[in-house]
Amino acid sequence: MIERLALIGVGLIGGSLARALRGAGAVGEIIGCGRSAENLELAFDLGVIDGCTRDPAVAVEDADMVFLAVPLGAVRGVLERIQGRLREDAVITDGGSVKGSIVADAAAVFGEVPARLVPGHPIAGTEHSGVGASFPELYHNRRVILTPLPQTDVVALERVRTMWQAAGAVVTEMDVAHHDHVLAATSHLPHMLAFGLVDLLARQQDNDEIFRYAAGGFRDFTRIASSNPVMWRDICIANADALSGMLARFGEEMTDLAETIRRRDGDHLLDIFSRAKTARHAYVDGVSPPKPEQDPEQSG
Ligand SMILES: NC(=O)C1=CN([C@@H]2O[C@H](COP(=O)(O)OP(=O)(O)OC[C@H]3O[C@@H](n4cnc5c(N)ncnc54)[C@H](O)[C@@H]3O)[C@@H](O)[C@H]2O)C=CC1
Ligand SMILES: O=C(O)C(=O)Cc1ccc(O)cc1
Repeated sequence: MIERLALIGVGLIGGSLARALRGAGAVGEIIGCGRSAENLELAFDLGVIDGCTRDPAVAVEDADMVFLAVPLGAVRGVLERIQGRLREDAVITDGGSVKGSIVADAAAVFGEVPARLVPGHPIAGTEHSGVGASFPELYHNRRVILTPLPQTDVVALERVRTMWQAAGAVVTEMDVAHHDHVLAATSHLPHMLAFGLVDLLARQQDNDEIFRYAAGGFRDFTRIASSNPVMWRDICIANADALSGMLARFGEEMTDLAETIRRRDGDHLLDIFSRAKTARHAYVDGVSPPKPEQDPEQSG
């Protein structure tokens, strides 16, 4: 049971956690902190928070759990503000999409990553932002990845695990750098493709016609291009190395695909599309995709 939860950032991610914990009877009081009075008022009216402040230092007073749910670029400033203002036994955790940057921000602010800081990431969300878009079922049966460090306090880790389980999530653990590599491929890269495609088409002279005749596939593929630009700018900067590497590999894939099409190499196209279809079926069915054949150049 959390006595007092300080929610720094009362948007989709923070608001949904608050609603889920309240629904589960797993939290006493929830204090919301944000920059916009309008969003905080809405959070209060919706019953998501019990009180609010615009100052993170005030929000964390007497809180036994602090959840950071702000864009990644705002994390360091929040940590600077709450430093020295936390209850001695307070656990700090977050929902940021990149974990290396949180660890680096905490080390820069506190001198070392505090033992009671447990970095986390719910693999659940939508393209919508703000507390109005939050809902209590967001984390039901969805994965939350915690990335504890060697110095992480085991009691703090268990408290964060229990909190997410109360919200309905399935909690797993991963190493920080591994998390950022995996998420660069599965989440950050697809968002870049959607943003890049829609921007490319929007910059065409005949863009009204392009969008008018787009079919369902375009809508499915580009839903995530409606996501919050500030949040995604911050994710890109926070995971710049892993994400730029994935984008370069994807660029090579597209160059190869263009060359294959130019050659009218139908057999190679069938190979690519059949492999992709099999892998996606496996993903949708929740089983591992077939392992790729060993590349003789890489196997030496
Ligand atoms: N949107 C999504 O689908 C997912 C987002 N995340 C991560 O969760 C975090 C929050 O994202 P969302 O809830 O979607 O964003 P959001 O835009 O819905 O909410 C963020 C809230 O933080 C507030 N805020 C911004 N700067 C602040 C500051 N300096 N001090 C206090 N409050 C501040 C904003 O006013 C806003 O209310 C991000 O770090 C994001 O990477 C993680 C998983 C999924
Ligand atoms: O809207 C979607 O499908 C998403 O993929 C949402 C999302 C955005 C960022 C994350 O770190 C995790 C999930």
